[in-house]
Amino acid sequence: MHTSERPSRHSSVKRSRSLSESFKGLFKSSNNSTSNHLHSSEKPVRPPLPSVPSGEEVQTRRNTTTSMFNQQYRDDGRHLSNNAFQSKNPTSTLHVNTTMHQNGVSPLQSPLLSVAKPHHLPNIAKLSLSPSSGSDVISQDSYASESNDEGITLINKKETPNYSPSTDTKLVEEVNISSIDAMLETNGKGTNNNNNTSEPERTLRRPHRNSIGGDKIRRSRHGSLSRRSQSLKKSMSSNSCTSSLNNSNASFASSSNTNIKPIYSKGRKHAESVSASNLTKYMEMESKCIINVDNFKVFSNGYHQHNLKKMAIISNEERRALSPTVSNASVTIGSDGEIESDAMLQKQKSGFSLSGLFKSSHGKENANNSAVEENNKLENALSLIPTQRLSLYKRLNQMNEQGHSNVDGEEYDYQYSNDGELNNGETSFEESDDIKNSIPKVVNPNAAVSSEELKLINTLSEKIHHGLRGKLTKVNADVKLPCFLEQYGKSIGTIGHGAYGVVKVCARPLNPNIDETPLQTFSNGQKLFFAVKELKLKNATQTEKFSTRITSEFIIGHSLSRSHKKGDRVSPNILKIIDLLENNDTFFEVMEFCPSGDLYSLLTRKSKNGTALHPLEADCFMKQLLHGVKYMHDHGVAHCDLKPENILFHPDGLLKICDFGTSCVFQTAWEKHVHFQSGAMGSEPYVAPEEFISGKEYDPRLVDCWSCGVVYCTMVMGHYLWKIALKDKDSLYKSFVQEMTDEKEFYIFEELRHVNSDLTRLRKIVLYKIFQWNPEKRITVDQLLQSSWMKKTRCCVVYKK
Ligand SMILES: Nc1ncnc2c1ncn2[C@@H]1O[C@H](COP(=O)(O)OP(=O)(O)OP(=O)(O)O)[C@@H](O)[C@H]1O
Repeated sequence: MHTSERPSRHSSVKRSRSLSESFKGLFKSSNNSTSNHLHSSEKPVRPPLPSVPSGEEVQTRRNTTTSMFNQQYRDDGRHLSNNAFQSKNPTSTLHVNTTMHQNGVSPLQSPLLSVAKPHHLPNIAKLSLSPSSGSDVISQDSYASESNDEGITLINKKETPNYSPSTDTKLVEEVNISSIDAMLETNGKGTNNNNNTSEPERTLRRPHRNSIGGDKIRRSRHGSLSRRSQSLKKSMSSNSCTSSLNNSNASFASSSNTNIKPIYSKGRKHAESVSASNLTKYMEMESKCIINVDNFKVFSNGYHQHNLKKMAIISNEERRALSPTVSNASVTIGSDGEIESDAMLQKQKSGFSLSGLFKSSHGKENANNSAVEENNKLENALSLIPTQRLSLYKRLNQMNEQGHSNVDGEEYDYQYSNDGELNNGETSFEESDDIKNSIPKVVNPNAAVSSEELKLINTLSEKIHHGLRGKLTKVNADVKLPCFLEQYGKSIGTIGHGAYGVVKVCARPLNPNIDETPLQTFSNGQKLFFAVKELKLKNATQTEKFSTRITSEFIIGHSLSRSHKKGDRVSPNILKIIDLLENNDTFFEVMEFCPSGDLYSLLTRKSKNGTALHPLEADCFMKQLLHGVKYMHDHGVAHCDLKPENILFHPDGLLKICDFGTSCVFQTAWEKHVHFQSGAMGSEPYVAPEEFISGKEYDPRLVDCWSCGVVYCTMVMGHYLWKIALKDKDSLYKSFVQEMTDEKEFYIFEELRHVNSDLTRLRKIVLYKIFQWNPEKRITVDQLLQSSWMKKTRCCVVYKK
């Protein structure tokens, strides 16, 4: 009785604690009447959660930013009260349960559930990575130096010219790793990827939006190999291959052309021109590939290699690079999935055509013109983040010692004030006395939200409101700020559609003079790629909601992407949020680009082997996911919407958690206590059961842990565990609770097979600890990482302690 539902994209529910407006209200007087403070006696009562329609895919509305309430703090950082934020727009008002938790933990907000919009499916495929050693630092091109700065080592091979020459060489990890041969049980019970041949093949199809598909589910306790599992078994026994020692595409010497740090940064220092294959430690034996399924390979020495395909847009870009005639073309994925390029558009425009006489062609021309306008808007956008401009300016200055930088013939004239702030006539991050006096003492220096974010929130809110009112950021007319085009390049196409606009990919040539390593985003050795989310206000009545949404999403993501104090390591598993730019009423969030798309696309790819991942691949992803989530928790932020759609990949399998729009700040720098939440957040299949209990406060960290468990099961099963963790709404979940109560086991977990009995057992133990509907009994993310299962999990990223 599995759910045969193919995962469908879910947009999230709402938001927890709104950051921007709550801080704005707290520390800065707002012009906006929406920032009224309420005393606790005036706290509004949280409305009951709407009931979840049976059999319907209900999503939490992505109005996370609408749950705005102001908070007051005492000097000791203790949370005193949550004051409901009252928006001018009644539809954007969220009420907050403001009862103080007995032990000093106070709830923060209550979300609403609403039906989500369907998500666009990006065209995503899979690509390649490689295994290697433990402490030896090997990382992919863009991350070559992350191993130093972020405390990680990406075990990797092939891919770009920046990779190791001996890309297929398996390096010996420092941790005890037994041969994978020994791990595998080939007697027919070893690698069952948990599916059950006694069941009809569960072809994963995108379910009807509101169907649960439970009627097609049959239950069996006698697992046997699914088609994919059979394939895995076959591949283990016969489809072995040999990893080659030398990959001609990955010459070490070639990396010297790109000013990227050498791949191997530990051990002997060597000139960039020296081939690493000359080094003794990399003169490794050939390693036999014993599993090769869906571009995921496992080698006899225990290492594995992810081989995730890059999005077509990148492959296309690489092809265009070889063809100079269309090298500057930009592409767009049309409604039919076809990629349209700017070159094609221009050709249409320049050529004479009879069709131009007809209305339809006018329409097309208008569309082309508006696309050009859109691109102009993007390319001329200016950063709202002074430090971002400052950093580019500094780098440009290094190139031009006169203090005037010149890119594409344009001059910049910045001045620094004594404190190093950029002085160009704009509002700076100077704190007002009001703010200085109202900031309480920092008691939690690790928190992602601290005074820096507070200042940014205030500045951004102000600028966003200005922009939305049509007022351009005031700058000295003589000053030419570095614009989008110079920093992030041109749009080469569109990869997705979000609630407020499209997500584009932009690319510009890699410039060794100004691009510091570690690179913040993906590079193919010649170009740097950025993902740019356009945020455009669609409804003038929702200005406040829009502003808060941008601010919260950006602030949390940006804060998690940078180190807060010396020695602080940024997690490699958090998507880097780089910049926020503005052009009139449109905002552009610049992110690290993940060329292999999201986990959802990976799980719904077309594969003859089915949709589930190999357990060793899933384990690696799970470990990375947990490390990313732990990092967030360590910094006072819970994600609250973990799901395959919010997990992105680089070709080598490096996982990135993204979309902090529903994240909740459970602890700021000024707070000693963890704030609990109330109300469901996230997407139903991944939401923990306690979130549905009306009026109950829950620890947002533990719901993240539950979601990780569901994500893991989705990876190894290829379909949902259940549709919703509500007994009354979901028969699968009901049977889970029933079985656990009666028999202390759940047949799905009992049937899941790993590559050997040891891992099967260890993983099962952990799954039972995750899926505790009583959160007090649930394992924490920290403990999960310490479990024997995770300790035995071979991961592509080596995390330094
Ligand atoms: N940094 C990125 N790298 C690669 N792909 C991305 C990146 N960011 C988003 N995408 C892809 O773009 C699509 C849309 O992203 P977006 O974050 O807007 O989705 P969303 O969460 O549905 O939107 P919203 O946050 O507005 O609800 C997704 O399919 C996602 O896979």
